[in-house]
Amino acid sequence: MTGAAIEATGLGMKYRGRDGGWALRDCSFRLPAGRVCALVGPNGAGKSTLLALAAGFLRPAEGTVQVLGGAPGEARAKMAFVAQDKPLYPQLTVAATLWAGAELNPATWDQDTAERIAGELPRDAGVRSLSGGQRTRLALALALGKRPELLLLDEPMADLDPLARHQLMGALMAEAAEHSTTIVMSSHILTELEGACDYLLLVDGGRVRLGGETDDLLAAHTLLTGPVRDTDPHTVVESRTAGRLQTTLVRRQGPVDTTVWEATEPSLEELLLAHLRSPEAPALLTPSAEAGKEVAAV
Ligand SMILES: Nc1ncnc2c1ncn2[C@@H]1O[C@H](COP(=O)(O)OP(=O)(O)OP(=O)(O)O)[C@@H](O)[C@H]1O
Repeated sequence: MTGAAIEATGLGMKYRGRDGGWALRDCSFRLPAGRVCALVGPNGAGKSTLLALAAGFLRPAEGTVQVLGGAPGEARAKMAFVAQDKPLYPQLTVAATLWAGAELNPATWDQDTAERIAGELPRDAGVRSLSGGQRTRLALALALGKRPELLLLDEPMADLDPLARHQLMGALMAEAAEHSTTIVMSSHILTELEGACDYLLLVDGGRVRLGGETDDLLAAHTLLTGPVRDTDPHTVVESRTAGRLQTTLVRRQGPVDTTVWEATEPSLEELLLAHLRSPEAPALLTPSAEAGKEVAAV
């Protein structure tokens, strides 16, 4: 059996002074350990809020979140969080920042990994003099040098050039493969996530809309193309009509009548866009993503 890296039950968060609106509401899901999870959703969906709750930087207004089997505060030594604004000490140099990482994490610190990720950053440069992308590199060096069991990354690649992005994604994936690190990575760049992430959480309007193994979520959906016609008994996520042709993304309920429909599996982008355009489509969590369930290891 595999344990949960994150398990949220009825998780809700309201910010003070936000007209009583919920940033996150009634959020229940389970992320099995060892997965590389893409956290996606539109601007303001609640992704950063969810990551900050899991990191223990925010306290939920309702519900609970468990991280590596305990409260987020208890798991701090075993996780690393790279927030969207990449907080670092501006008065330190690169070398002093890495030294601080080693001092603060004596039991787990991996200097070689930290040095490799820091790459060509001048070690005597002050953090305040670094560019956005260089700060990201240093923040990732700190996070990976800590050799965490759980790595929470909030839009980590947003300000990196394509080469650095490619290199650092490779380093992240190697880390995950070698040490079974659980990674949760929010991003708006689907191409960055496709192929790298084996698990998906789609958050929209403060709720989890899709959760589970990316392959299973894709396989549960079918794009039906054919005449303008009822697609019963399948559950419709989104239907679009162009002239006499109808394209409908459905969750299959039984076999598809291929004498009527051309049936294809959607791409990740098609799956996500259809759900974002159809907020009324019911949520779907695969069994491994349902809170309160233990599932067999894969
Ligand atoms: N410190 C704050 N004070 C008040 N409201 C906040 C605060 N931080 C976030 N919010 C609100 O909470 C909601 C969720 O925001 P959050 O930053 O979690 O979304 P997000 O999915 O990470 O968005 P993005 O993709 O734009 O980074 C938004 O409506 C946002 O305006």
